[in-house]
Amino acid sequence: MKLKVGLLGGGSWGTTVASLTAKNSPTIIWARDEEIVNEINEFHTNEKYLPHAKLTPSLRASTSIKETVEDADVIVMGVPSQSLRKVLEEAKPYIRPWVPVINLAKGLELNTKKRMTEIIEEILPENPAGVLTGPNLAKEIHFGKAAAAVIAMVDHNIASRLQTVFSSGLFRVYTNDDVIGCELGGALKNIIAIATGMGDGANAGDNTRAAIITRGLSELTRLGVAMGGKKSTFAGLAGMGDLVATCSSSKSRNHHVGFQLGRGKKLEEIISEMNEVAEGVKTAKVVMELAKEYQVDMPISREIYKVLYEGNTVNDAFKGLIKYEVGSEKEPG
Ligand SMILES: NC(=O)C1=CN([C@@H]2O[C@H](COP(=O)(O)OP(=O)(O)OC[C@H]3O[C@@H](n4cnc5c(N)ncnc54)[C@H](OP(=O)(O)O)[C@@H]3O)[C@@H](O)[C@H]2O)C=CC1
Ligand SMILES: O=C(CO)COP(=O)(O)O
Repeated sequence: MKLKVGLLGGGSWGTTVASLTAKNSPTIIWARDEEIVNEINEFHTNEKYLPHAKLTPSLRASTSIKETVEDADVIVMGVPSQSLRKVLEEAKPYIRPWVPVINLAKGLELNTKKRMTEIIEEILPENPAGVLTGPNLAKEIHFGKAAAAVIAMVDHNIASRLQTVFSSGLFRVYTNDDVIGCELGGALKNIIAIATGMGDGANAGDNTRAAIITRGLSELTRLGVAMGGKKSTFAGLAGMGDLVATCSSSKSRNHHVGFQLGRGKKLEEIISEMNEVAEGVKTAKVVMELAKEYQVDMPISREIYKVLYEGNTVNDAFKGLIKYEVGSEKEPG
């Protein structure tokens, strides 16, 4: 039997994933913008978020959350982190109790500091929650380039069943039972991508980028393990894999934000010129609070936070990191 998919969120990644699942399963995508919904239904395109991409013709779009989720056997959350709670609350009355809810967003909720699957479990305690994550730049996947992802769920049987819904051609989906580690890997790497982007924008060089990626992996692993993730997860697709892709790609929105900061642009100006989300900007705030709570040292994330929110310059961030005492590679810092 083919599982029916209801995906909430019509941006670049939501549309890409819906177009992939539509190859395997009947899929409806919800977007709040009627023009986008009509364009997907009539022309099988979403030019605002995926220019020049042809979507799977069987993909249907709707402006009705009810229509999208009421018959779905799998719900996929494709809206940015700060909107997930509101959209899921709206969908809640129509979602059947046993239906798995899979998060695509890579961020943490401001104020509550919660991961997205924690919010799903809070709103829908009876529904199994999971995350699809990994090195998955939408702008490559929608053109059919090979990529690997991870579906993380506590229940391996459900994850295996969903593997077949999301896997498609060159999009290879592995399973993992470490939901905390996979979800944190995706959220925390965005801050490090802002850091490498900043270095690239300021012409810091390839060695600097490699150092930031490697030491960045070390600090996000420290926090991730303190919060309950498995160390091995951060060496996998959801950790190192996503970190490398995002930190070294001009297609990444987080890298773009950093790059423009490195070129001397102001954050407000950069954000106002983008029509897509860069989750790392808000996640940096949450991560500073978590680092304090779990007493974990995160020097790169801290320097990025100071540039984003305390008026520090890119040069200040560079000096801050250089001043940091060098210890053993196995120790924090
Ligand atoms: N793009 C990528 O390569 C990848 C992205 N992700 C993650 O997926 C998540 C979504 O990203 P992505 O699709 O790229 O984001 P985009 O910025 O491309 O699109 C955001 C989408 O969410 C909608 N949206 C925003 N706020 C609300 C709201 N309050 N209520 C309803 N809809 C809302 C937007 O609608 P509208 O057009 O009406 O504003 C738009 O459809 C992010 O957390 C991102 O980190 C994960 C892997 C890859
Ligand atoms: O998470 C992503 C790739 O895996 C997308 O990164 P950006 O949000 O920085 O574009």
